[in-house]
Amino acid sequence: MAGRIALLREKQEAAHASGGPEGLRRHRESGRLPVRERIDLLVDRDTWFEIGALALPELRREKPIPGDAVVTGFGLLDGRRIGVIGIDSSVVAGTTAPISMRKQGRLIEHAQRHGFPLVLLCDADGGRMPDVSGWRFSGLPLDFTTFLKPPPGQPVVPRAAAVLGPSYGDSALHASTAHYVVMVRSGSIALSGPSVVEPAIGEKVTDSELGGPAAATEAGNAHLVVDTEADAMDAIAAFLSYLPQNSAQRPPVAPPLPPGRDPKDLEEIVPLGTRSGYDMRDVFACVADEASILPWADGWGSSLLCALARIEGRPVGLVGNQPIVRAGALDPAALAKEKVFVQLCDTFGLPLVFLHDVPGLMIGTQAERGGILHGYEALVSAIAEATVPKVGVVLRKAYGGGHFAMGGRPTRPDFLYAWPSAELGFMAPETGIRTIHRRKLETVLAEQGPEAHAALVAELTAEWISEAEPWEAAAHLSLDDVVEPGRTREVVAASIDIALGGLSLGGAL
Ligand SMILES: CC(=O)SCCNC(=O)CCNC(=O)[C@H](O)C(C)(C)COP(=O)(O)OP(=O)(O)OC[C@H]1O[C@@H](n2cnc3c(N)ncnc32)[C@H](O)[C@@H]1OP(=O)(O)O
Repeated sequence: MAGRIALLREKQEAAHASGGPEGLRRHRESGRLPVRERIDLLVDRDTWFEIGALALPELRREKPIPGDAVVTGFGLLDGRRIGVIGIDSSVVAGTTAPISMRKQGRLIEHAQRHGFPLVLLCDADGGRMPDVSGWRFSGLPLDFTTFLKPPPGQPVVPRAAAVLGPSYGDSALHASTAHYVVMVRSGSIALSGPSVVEPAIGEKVTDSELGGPAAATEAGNAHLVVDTEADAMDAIAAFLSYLPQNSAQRPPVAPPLPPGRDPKDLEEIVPLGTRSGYDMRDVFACVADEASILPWADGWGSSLLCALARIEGRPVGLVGNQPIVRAGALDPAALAKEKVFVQLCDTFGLPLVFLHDVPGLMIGTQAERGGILHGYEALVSAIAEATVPKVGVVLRKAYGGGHFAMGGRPTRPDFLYAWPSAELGFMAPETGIRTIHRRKLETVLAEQGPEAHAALVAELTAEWISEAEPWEAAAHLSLDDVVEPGRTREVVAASIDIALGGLSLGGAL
């Protein structure tokens, strides 16, 4: 037995050698940490439990490929179980071959079957050749039903990914299955890397141009960019802290905290004039518990902000228009982002809070070619189908399709409120009067001159705005109430509590 144990230890040591001294030196020199050091940064001390370490590729080479270039196992993160897949890019560029695919598939199956989050540490990768090419390709043990989605009847588990280097092929696909992707500033993520892109389509491009932070956040491939790998692990821990272990459980409730900013400040933050800008993040701070806001994909469709937050300790999803970006108009990217966020919150039981200040949907050729019609339909359906509590507050304006895209009445919100300053209607006043009074305005301009034209515009606008005020909407119960700005947080918190069936705050969920 002593001899067999010695042999096991020898094999274990080889398995932990990663790319060997030379591979690890090159890896560190590129500013990246070895995969097991990454895992140490992620999981609670002394909780790492690895499986599959002795895996080896089917197709052996002269140089060893320990673990088949991937590390898999389990740990605790802030005391809760997670599964981890860490690509070991110090070995053959972390490439994927049949055994490493099986290894990853086993981890995914464990996480799904036993119901805990999956964390993916992505770096380098792509299919290993010739292991996956030629006749071998058709026999790959790829199971897209486990790779992409839980099998029918099993709850969904949260997936979070960290992009820690140039991540292509399988690494990038892993990240694209994740509910949250954080990347380091030096990382990149794309379907194929520059060394494949140039020979294939003749485009000469750098890693950073192709999938660096600017490209990745604009496309929604990464939700947050951080400086260091340690920051990336902290961001993953923060993200998972809002979510239950799986979609069959309730989200964890934290001790209630006061808001980050006095809700009374809302009276000053949001200007009365509908054309003045302000930062919706200031509104979030007045509504959410202090230090509880985690921005989600600010760089994607940035005229809309999404964030995970807590209100009186309860995790929620905040959705707000951002008036300082294209006046908060919703373009195809903003609609696509909102849909994914709404589905994330709906999957994991987080109530949705919509803070409306929206001039409408983006119109014109660019928006049409960007698929705004499909995007709008998909979003409005996702909001209508969401079964978590939905609470909306119209702060300033909510026009037309923009209002519905923010959880307006037809999408069946549980509660819908407005501030006394709110305007609601089918179209913004300036656009509306120019549409329906076009001929009359042209005649007045031609026959009576610009002053008379301006006076008529002002008169028609005032008439339109008076119709758009919240009083009639409240009188017809299109709104549940008109509330003072300073009461927004308290009204939202009470509405969520009622919509959850009165489960007491911080109680046993
Ligand atoms: C659907 C899909 O999978 S599409 C994906 C297509 N794949 C890609 O786009 C990835 C293309 N590859 C790359 O861009 C780069 O190789 C990276 C970014 C992954 C890694 O770059 P680097 O860290 O500089 O590593 P480098 O390219 O030097 O490779 C390291 C070693 O792995 C080997 N290697 C790299 N890629 C592969 C591969 N696909 N198959 C087999 N071996 C490979 C290299 O030959 C090299 O071996 P050596 O040390 O014996 O010379």
